[in-house]
Amino acid sequence: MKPLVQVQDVGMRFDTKKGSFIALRDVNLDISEGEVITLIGHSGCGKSTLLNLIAGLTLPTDGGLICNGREIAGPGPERAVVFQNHSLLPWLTCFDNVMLAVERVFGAKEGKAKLKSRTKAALEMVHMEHAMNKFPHEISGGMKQRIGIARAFAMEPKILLMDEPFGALDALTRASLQDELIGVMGKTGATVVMVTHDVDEAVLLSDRVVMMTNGPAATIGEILEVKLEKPRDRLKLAHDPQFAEYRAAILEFLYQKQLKHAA
Ligand SMILES: Nc1ncnc2c1ncn2[C@@H]1O[C@H](COP(=O)(O)OP(=O)(O)OP(=O)(O)O)[C@@H](O)[C@H]1O
Repeated sequence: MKPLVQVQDVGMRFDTKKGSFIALRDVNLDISEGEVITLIGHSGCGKSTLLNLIAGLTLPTDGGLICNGREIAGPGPERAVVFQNHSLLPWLTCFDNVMLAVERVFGAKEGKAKLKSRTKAALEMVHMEHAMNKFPHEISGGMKQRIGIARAFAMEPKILLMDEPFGALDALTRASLQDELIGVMGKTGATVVMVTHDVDEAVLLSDRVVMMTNGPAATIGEILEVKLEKPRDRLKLAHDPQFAEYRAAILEFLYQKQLKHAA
């Protein structure tokens, strides 16, 4: 089967005041339908740059990217993005924030009732139906991220792109959102690419962990295949020797092979 996303010999060069800066070079990655991939690497190595390229928010200066057989030439509804800071519109209720995205994707061919029921279903999936009439400033950071995830899933994208979606949350909220995401991914069979700094999160959620070398001119250093059974249970995995091995492999890559000296 053809991969859903193909990243082919991708390089990214930024023109800055100090001249040209090569952020990425020779990045090659195939992502299959239903696969969950995390991108991990030291700060500034180019994880967000790679995610933005898949999102079509920026275009590569070398190579090309393909999604569903077509070249990625800009953003599209088949690639939904969840950012670290939720990016909800403050003047709309939670329901209307999700509804807006649903209308944009399905509004041309579906009636209001169907659009509303899609919106409600997405909010129910992340257990947020109780807050649907609240405004973003009336709910917690974790709840805002849940709404952001609901909005992305409601668009029924081919692929969900997440840039450190839980990065701004405390450890307990983060764990509960990871569990929520495991549940939603299990139900929908979603294809996900997620940037993270958290080694445990990478092992817990991924089919493959893509480990990036340090920049400038960063590339993929190693790819770790995580063969733990799904759905995964964080409590059981806390005592699983295989989990510990995967974790150690990532730590070794980050802190031995790609040791970053403090500036
Ligand atoms: N628009 C831009 N113009 C110039 N340089 C950029 C631009 N965007 C990113 N860079 C540089 O490219 C490199 C990679 O940045 P990127 O944000 O992708 O890293 P990252 O791995 O996501 O970092 P972090 O983990 O800290 O979020 C960095 O050195 C950054 O300064």
